[in-house]
Amino acid sequence: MSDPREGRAAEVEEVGPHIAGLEFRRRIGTGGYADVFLYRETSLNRDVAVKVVRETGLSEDEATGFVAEAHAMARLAHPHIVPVFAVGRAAHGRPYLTMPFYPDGTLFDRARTPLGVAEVLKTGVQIGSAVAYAHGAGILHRDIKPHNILRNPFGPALSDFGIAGTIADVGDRIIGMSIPWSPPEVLADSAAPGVASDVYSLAATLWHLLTTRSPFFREGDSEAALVRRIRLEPLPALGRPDVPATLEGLLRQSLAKDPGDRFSSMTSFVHALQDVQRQLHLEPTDVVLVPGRPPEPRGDRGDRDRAALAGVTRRRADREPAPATPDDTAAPDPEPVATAASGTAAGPRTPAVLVVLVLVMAAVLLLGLLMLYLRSGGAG
Ligand SMILES: Nc1ncnc2c1ncn2[C@@H]1O[C@H](COP(=O)(O)OP(=O)(O)OP(=O)(O)O)[C@@H](O)[C@H]1O
Repeated sequence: MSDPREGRAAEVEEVGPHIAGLEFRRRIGTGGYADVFLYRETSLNRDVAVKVVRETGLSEDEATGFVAEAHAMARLAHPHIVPVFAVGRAAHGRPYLTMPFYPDGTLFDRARTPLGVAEVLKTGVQIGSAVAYAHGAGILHRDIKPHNILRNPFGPALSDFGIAGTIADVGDRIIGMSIPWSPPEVLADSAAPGVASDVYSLAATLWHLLTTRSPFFREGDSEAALVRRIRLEPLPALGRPDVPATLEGLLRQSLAKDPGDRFSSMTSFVHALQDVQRQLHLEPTDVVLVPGRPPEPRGDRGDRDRAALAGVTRRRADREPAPATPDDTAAPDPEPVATAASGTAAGPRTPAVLVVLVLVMAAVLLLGLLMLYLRSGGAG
């Protein structure tokens, strides 16, 4: 099995649907339930990539989840997360989202030959910091893999944020989950996906970049055999003598079968990668600090987003008991987005604080005026 998407060619759509304001150019790629097309955005005269769910791709509930999660993803502003420009529905209610077009392709394309240790460490810190930031916002990725990391001159950018998390099994096809980089607990459905599942998938991705294949890949394997090995067999040797033992060791720890044996947060995984950089006398890659927090959605639309996201969370609650909570703060923890569990509402306190502030200032001003008046009265 060289690529999990083999055999889906028959489903692929070659021509994108009509979307107002966009001119179809060509198909760029294909995923489990959607195709990605290049369009020209006529008003701004720029290329955009548009991911369109296939007509047979998702149920109406899942399509609503796709849109809700795209709204959540649009609130994540990070230099290593692909931004969302717009989300909408094409003909027949097919959801789509538009994003920047990355002409250099993905890290899956890049990893046809092994990447150097320094580049892998840098990529790990950059993508890890993006995931840590999202964890702080209460969003798990759930589908980190080389195909979902797009390349641009400013560094790698992670796409499909959270969208995979809304998508459950469709009939007997498992979608929104990419077996070669998926953790054993998710494949066995024995534990809810959590922070440790994202740690596993990022480690499997870095392993892939070092070796050109996912950790348990074997040529000609069936999906079932691959799943069995990921779940039950010990990790093979990395087989790269130039990779320091510390790096192989921390990848092995992150690829532990038991989620409890992995790094407990994405931030601690990122710090461990930086330690290897220091050990190799490489400049540690900055953990990107994002000032502020993802903006809360406003008005009716925001309420609908929150409700939809809460619905999605509820739907998956049996598999996802705890929201993501990194245990330290190299990437700042933005205000969590509202979920069924948290029901976060940051806004209502702000006006009350303002009123108190204004009242205190007015009282101080009045007191000052009174003292001036009394003083001038005494002098006179
Ligand atoms: N913004 C983009 N710019 C350029 N190419 C892209 C962009 N987004 C996706 N692609 C290409 O389209 C392919 C399919 O992307 P898509 O997100 O649909 O699938 P996937 O992530 O591989 O699978 P799945 O979404 O089912 O997990 C990617 O592998 C990539 O080659």
